[in-house]
Amino acid sequence: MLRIAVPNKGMLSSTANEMLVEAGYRGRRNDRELVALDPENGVEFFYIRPRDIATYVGEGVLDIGITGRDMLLDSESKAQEIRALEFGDSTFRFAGPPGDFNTVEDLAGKRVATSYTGLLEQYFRERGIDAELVKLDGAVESSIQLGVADAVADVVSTGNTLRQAGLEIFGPVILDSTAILISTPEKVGAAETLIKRLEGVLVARRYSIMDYDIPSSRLEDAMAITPGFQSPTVSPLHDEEWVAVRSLVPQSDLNGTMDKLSAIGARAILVTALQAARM
Ligand SMILES: Nc1ncnc2c1ncn2[C@@H]1O[C@H](COP(=O)(O)OP(=O)(O)OP(=O)(O)O)[C@@H](O)[C@H]1O
Ligand SMILES: O=P(O)(O)OC[C@H]1O[C@H](OP(=O)(O)OP(=O)(O)O)[C@H](O)[C@@H]1O
Ligand SMILES: [Mg+2]
Repeated sequence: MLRIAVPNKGMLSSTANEMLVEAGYRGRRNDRELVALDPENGVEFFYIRPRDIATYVGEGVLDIGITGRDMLLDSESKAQEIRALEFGDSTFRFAGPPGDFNTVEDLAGKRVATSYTGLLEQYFRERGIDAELVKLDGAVESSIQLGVADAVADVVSTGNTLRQAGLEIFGPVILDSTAILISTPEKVGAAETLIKRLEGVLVARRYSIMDYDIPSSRLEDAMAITPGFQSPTVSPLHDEEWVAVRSLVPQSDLNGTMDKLSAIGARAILVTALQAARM
């Protein structure tokens, strides 16, 4: 039985659960549920705090988990990133009162509040900066106003929380974070089906199927516009001067792709949503 760790609350929990449901697993039935058996799929889900997931997976008690890259790096876990899951994007940044800091070196001798002391200790150690870390559980943006810190290091998405606290970002991006699958080399093999299913969900979310007819003489140009994943399907048509093409295309620029195909003579361009995929 594969044991999977899923965030029980916070920014990643609902999307992580939705992805698992799309991948054919039993979802979490209510937000108090801590363990759920999915015997049809041979898996058991453990709903735990996102911050603790790297610990359980790193110890080998749970086989695979979904957490944030920042949380994995903040932990001392042996777990490794298997792949990004294309949600929960954020950056990890320094911020302070406007004008107080320009560079990270300005933090020497200052107090920096964060929930990610593991990550920050390593960051300062690597750069030889001697700053004092103030460990807080959350809402670190208030720490400066409350007088316990001079600067903060925290997760930034829209930047609204920092703006509301009257703080300004400074220094380079500490980390680009996103939701990831984590596991250990000993356990990752057993999770192959789960990984493949989740990759299928990502493909279905990212791609659509595009069908079109094109004069055979323009086929090579069309292949350059819609190269597909491996190689598009090309079928003969009754009119031998034309062929039909079916290819996977990124959803991000469907209309741009259709414009380009149309400009080289493609006709009857049809786009169909992908419901599921296994690559
Ligand atoms: N506003 C956000 N946008 C995108 N990702 C975010 C945001 N806030 C947090 N995250 C990411 O979500 C993951 C879990 O953080 P989250 O804030 O949900 O957990 P937490 O701080 O332990 O829980 P809580 O905030 O409920 O106490 C982290 O990897 C973090 O980078
Ligand atoms: O840039 P924004 O879009 O405003 O998002 C960033 C905020 O989101 C998270 O807070 P969360 O709600 O998880 O609270 P927490 O600080 O208590 O973890 C994070 O800690 C930031 O405070
Ligand atoms: Mg949080």
